[in-house]
Amino acid sequence: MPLDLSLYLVTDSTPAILKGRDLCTVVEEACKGGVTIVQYRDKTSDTGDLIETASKLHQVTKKYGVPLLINDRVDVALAVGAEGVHLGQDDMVFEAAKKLLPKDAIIGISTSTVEQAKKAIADGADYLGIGAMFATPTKTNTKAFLGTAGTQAFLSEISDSSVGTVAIGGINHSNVQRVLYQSKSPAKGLDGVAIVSAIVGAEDPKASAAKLAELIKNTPMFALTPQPSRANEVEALLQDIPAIVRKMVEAHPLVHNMINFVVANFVANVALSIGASPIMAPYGDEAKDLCKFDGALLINMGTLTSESVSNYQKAVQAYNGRGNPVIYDPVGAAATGIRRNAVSTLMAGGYFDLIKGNEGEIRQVWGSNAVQQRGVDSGPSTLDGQQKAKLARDLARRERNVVLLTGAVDYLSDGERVIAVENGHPYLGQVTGTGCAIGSVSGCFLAAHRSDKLLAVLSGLLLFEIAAENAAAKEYVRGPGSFVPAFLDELYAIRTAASKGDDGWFVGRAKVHEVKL
Ligand SMILES: Nc1ncnc2c1ncn2[C@@H]1O[C@H](COP(=O)(O)OP(=O)(O)OP(=O)(O)O)[C@@H](O)[C@H]1O
Ligand SMILES: Cc1ncsc1CCO
Repeated sequence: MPLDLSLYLVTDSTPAILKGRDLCTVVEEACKGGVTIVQYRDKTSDTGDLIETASKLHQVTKKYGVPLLINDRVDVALAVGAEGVHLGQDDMVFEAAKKLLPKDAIIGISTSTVEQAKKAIADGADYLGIGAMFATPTKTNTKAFLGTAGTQAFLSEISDSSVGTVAIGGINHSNVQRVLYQSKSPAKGLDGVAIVSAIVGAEDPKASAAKLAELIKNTPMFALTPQPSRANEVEALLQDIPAIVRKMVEAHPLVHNMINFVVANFVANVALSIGASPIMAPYGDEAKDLCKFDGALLINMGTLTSESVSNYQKAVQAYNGRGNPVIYDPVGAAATGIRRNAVSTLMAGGYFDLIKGNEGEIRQVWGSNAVQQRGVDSGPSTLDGQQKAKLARDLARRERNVVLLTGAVDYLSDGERVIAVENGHPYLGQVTGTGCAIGSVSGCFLAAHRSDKLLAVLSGLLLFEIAAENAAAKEYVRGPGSFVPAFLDELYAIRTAASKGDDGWFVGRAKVHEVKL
């Protein structure tokens, strides 16, 4: 039988996690819930106790056809006839374990560097435990966290091997899907995730394991193999846009905005004008209720305070956990050290379906080659169109999401396709909050049209920018002040036309092309 590493349970007998319950009962519940492999890990018990518990555990796992591995102790594995062992870098060396164990025993190795991984592969390990992914209360001595970007780089270095791979460290319901799809390198992905507290420490280990198994099974994996570029690809995309706008208006999605106080009123009015239902809710604990409406969450860190990041994290966790779209607008990301730190913390702790920002902000999120922003403006642009398109494409590829880099020309990418949008009007750059409003509008479309995130965002962007063009063309609009009410009127006019099935607003208006990189 091929090794199924998808939901890999690592036990923990510490009282804070096990909470006085019997480990065998917890493991049995976890097996019922759908764990596919169990590692018995106990660093403190005496050999006699280890053998007694391992033997009981093996009775349980055998009942469910789940392999049992013993952490570190080859002797214990032999004593109870377990299916294999898991060895850390400081445990018995691979060759010695291989000699002692039966020929078909499973041997897994913990690795935190590519060098260790290559050695384990050369030795003949069945799978690698790769980590630590994130910080975790169960392992306090871990020095470095790979995160999903680090894991992706790690996997691409060993992509010529068929060795099994399991990520470990801080993985739970709220991040398991993004761990799986963000970590995937073009040629190799993770075969599973190792879970400790999210099952052993759960009130109901069976339900918790079942939920994790379901999330793993339903993880959308983006194909990263380059798609053959279809002729007229952009035309094909544009054809669907009026119908998607109509769908969004009919869905009347809730958009939960954690937004700066400068633009809150304008952004709420934009969302209302297009037919959505906005709520401005900066208190993170509210997200567990609000996410149940299956709308979208916008994190806009324009007026960051000392409490913002923890509020954002709670909300992102709630929306990620339910699989609802989250948009990140890292306003002023490169303006101060506090904001730069906030970017790192948020990017490490949650999944964003869309990251949108101006050039300075997107460069900061990308990491290298960042430039100092002066306030919330983009700062001096040093990138030409091709470079901006590449930045958007590379970030989307790294994060397995969609990136929108705004400016006089907007660049939108999902890591494969890159679309340049030339619609809009210079007045948009003269009114505060237009970029912020695009975050909210994108959320409405991502909530209503889930099968193609890039197309969802493109639909909202074109609605927004064509309305701006229509507003600026009114004879009574003389500048940014009179532009704003006219703009809201035009958003409303398009939404009204769209809901009646009138697509005239869109015919011949899109100034969009695909960027070839
Ligand atoms: N000169 C321009 N011509 C056409 N469209 C423009 C121009 N400047 C900005 N826009 C449009 O305005 C919108 C907002 O982009 P911008 O880059 O100004 O966002 P931002 O800096 O995040 O804004 P804010 O922080 O004020 O919300 C985008 O849709 C963009 O296409
Ligand atoms: C001007 C300004 N300052 C913080 S947020 C904001 C609105 C535009 O992003």
